[in-house]
Amino acid sequence: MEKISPSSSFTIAQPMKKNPFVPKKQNSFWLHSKVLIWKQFLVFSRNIKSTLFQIGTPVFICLFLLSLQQFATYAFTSTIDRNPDNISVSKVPTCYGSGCITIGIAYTNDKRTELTEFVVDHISKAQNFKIGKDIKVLANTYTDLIDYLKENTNKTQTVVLFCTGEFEIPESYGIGGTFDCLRETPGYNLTIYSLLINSTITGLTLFTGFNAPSPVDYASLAVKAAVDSAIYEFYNGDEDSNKVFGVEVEHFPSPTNRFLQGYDIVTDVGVFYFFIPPMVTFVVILIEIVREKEYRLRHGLSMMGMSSGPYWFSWFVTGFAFTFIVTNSLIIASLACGFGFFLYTPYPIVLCLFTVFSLAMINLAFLLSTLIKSTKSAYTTSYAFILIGLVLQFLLSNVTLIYLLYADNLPMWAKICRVLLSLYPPFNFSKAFGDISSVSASHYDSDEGRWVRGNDYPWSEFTRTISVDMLGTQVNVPSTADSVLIIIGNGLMIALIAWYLDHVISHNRGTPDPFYFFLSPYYWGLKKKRRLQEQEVLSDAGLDNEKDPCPSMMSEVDFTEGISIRGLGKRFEQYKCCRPTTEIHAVNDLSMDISSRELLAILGHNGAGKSTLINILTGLTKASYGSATICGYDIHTEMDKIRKILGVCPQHDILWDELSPKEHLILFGRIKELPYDVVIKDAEEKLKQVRLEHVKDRLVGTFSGGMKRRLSVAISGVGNPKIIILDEPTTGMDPINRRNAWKLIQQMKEGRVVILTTHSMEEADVLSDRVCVIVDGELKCLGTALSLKNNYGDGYRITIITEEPEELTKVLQEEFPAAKVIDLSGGSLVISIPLDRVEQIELFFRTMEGLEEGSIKRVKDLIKDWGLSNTTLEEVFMRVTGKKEKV
Ligand SMILES: Nc1ncnc2c1ncn2[C@@H]1O[C@H](COP(=O)(O)OP(=O)(O)OP(=O)(O)O)[C@@H](O)[C@H]1O
Repeated sequence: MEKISPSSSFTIAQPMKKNPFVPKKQNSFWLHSKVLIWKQFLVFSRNIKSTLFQIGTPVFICLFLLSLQQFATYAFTSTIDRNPDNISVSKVPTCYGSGCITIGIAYTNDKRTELTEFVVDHISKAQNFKIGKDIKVLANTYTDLIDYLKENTNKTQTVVLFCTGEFEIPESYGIGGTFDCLRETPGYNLTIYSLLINSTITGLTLFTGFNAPSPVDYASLAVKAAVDSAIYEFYNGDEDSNKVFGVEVEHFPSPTNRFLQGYDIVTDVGVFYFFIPPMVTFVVILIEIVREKEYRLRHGLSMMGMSSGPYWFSWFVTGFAFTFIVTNSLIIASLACGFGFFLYTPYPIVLCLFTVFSLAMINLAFLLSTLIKSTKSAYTTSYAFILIGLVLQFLLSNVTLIYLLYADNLPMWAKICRVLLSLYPPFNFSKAFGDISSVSASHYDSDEGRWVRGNDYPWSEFTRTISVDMLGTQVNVPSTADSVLIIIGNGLMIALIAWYLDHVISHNRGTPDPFYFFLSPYYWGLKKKRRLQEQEVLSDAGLDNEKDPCPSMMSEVDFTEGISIRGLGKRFEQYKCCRPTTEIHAVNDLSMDISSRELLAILGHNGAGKSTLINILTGLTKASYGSATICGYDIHTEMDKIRKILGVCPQHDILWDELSPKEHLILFGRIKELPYDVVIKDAEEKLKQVRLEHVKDRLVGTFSGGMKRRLSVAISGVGNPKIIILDEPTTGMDPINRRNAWKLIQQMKEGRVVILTTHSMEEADVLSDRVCVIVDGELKCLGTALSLKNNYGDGYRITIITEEPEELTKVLQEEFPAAKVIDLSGGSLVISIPLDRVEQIELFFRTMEGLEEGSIKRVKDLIKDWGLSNTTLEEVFMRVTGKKEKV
């Protein structure tokens, strides 16, 4: 196979050392942060619906609250009720239950006998009650009355007790003590009686309106009116006059809805609704970070040299920007709606409260994103979080309930609850919101029993310890400023946990740190790691050159320029019910060297372990054992340095649908710390090389698979990395674009180490300096394509068309003893001639040209047509991978 020579129209910058565009020393943290913020700005500005939804949420909420407020104001508008309903209380309601007595009469003084008889008679006539059934004399002593009531429980609705003087009730009656009904005032001829009301069987009346007295009051009034009428007649009137006193009940003329007048929706439920805008930002940030993780976009950035610090910082800045916009949108909309909370509270205090709370929630989003792997789980988690958050928020809307938690005399469990709740930012937010709204917004004043207008919120109030009277006890509550500080503390604590989890959970950064990483002085840069020497790498892996079981796999490489792999392995454990069941040995004790200026093609069947090897070398997967160095840097400890000199085209495209190819190249170029003008020039050039210059400003989301692949190949060369790793770079490309990609790869390999995995034997043949074949994670062979063909191939092969294949086979075996029959089917015969017997090829040529005499001439007579070819790499591959028996 003829190798494609680099075309003069393609230019590529030299590797880092000789690169004229070597970046000036810059602060990578700020540079990376800036470019990531720029990237996030582009992504969000192109996800316009989601961004507008985020910014518009506060406006919707304010409009919703305003309509609720309008409705409440309309419903609770106060009017003076000048003519309240009056209820006539003349008819004594009859009691419930069979055999019950509506009015029972008792007296404790014989002098009263005459009066009581008159009363019974009068009421029975006036109320149309049957004597002995509805009205009855029950007793003439108090003790008899109690005996009667004890024996006839719930049988009498009202007892009218006429009595004079004071008398003892014996202890045996259970109630004991002195009963006094002597209240005759000297000078007045008063008749005193007591009404004993049994509310259990009191007959209910369907009263009209809210102004009606309670049924018990109603019954008392009616009985009193009836008894008084009778007494009046007894003393003054005529027994048969049937005159009665009528009673009517009526409220004072007063404002209606007095308790709801001045109601403020923001004070009442504001904390519930204003919780939503920061939560929308929380959800958007959480989902976007998890999406970058799931689609390996973060890994892509890391592989190209971005560290975690700028990554999180850029997200924090993005979150801050959203918070600022969303909070101001909320404030402006609330001011426009005339909500007292916002009108009378200084702007910096409102801004500070909402910003601090929103940032704490963004940190919570960071924390959750370190635990969640997929966007689907991120959606589920965030919805669950919002739902639970809203329920809690509903409970926390009542600031009095929060204040109650600060009382001194609470049981221990309640104090623990308060401490736990104060770790939850929305709790502190609700408290601070309640503190402010109970001053600046209209609020319910329990002393006055009505809603009072809010006042300007003074700055001094912000730092003042709040003291409230709760059921007669003074409760001291932390100041609003303290609550804001606690929210800041919550945010910092959450960020710290997120930072820790990000380091120790493997799916976050590829290679996880040990759980004690923060104790290492190397982590903080207090100690510098010593560069490994070659011999150390070898002995780390339990190998050295003398003991090397497969010396051909390790060539003489410059340790600081190429790649050395020693005894590298990766085992994956598969879990079922949290227990490891099977173990996959994806890479098995692999050792080899790749020198600089060499392109190594790695061949292997599906699942052979090629991608795993590449993932280990790029730091996405941690090796289970063994070691490797890239340009002298240890993959276990110096991945940060390796990534600065690494360009990767991963197996799955790591691209943002919302960015254009040009923006991708600028993004990665800036991550490689190239100056902006160089990045722009390089981007244009690379887009030409992969034939994407005509779509350089189109969004990648609209690209075909092959176009994305070409862009990925172009990205791998950004920043002139010393090492380029290409994992199946031409998959999905059409033949023309594949050849263009090959040209690009050939130029890339000038002066660098390139590792390429592929399933295309032609690609390996065309591009590689050396080829290695991996089978089930083990390195089976390594060498130039030609040497592998020589070692593993069948030599030259001759394909012959004949009409007498059996006869020809016999003759060939006699005349060419080195030839081996590979295939005999139909009229075609394929024989191979080993490389060490190449003189037999010459003999075959001469025979076919008629230059040989003797019995050998029979060969020419039996052959109709023939052709000669070399062993292909595919055959080598089939043989090495065990798919084809050696002939
Ligand atoms: N995260 C993982 N967990 C469990 N097993 C894995 C994991 N990643 C890879 N493997 C297993 O390791 C083996 C090697 O996989 P790898 O992706 O490296 O193969 P490959 O040679 O790249 O295959 P292909 O050519 O199909 O891409 C496979 O059996 C695969 O199932």
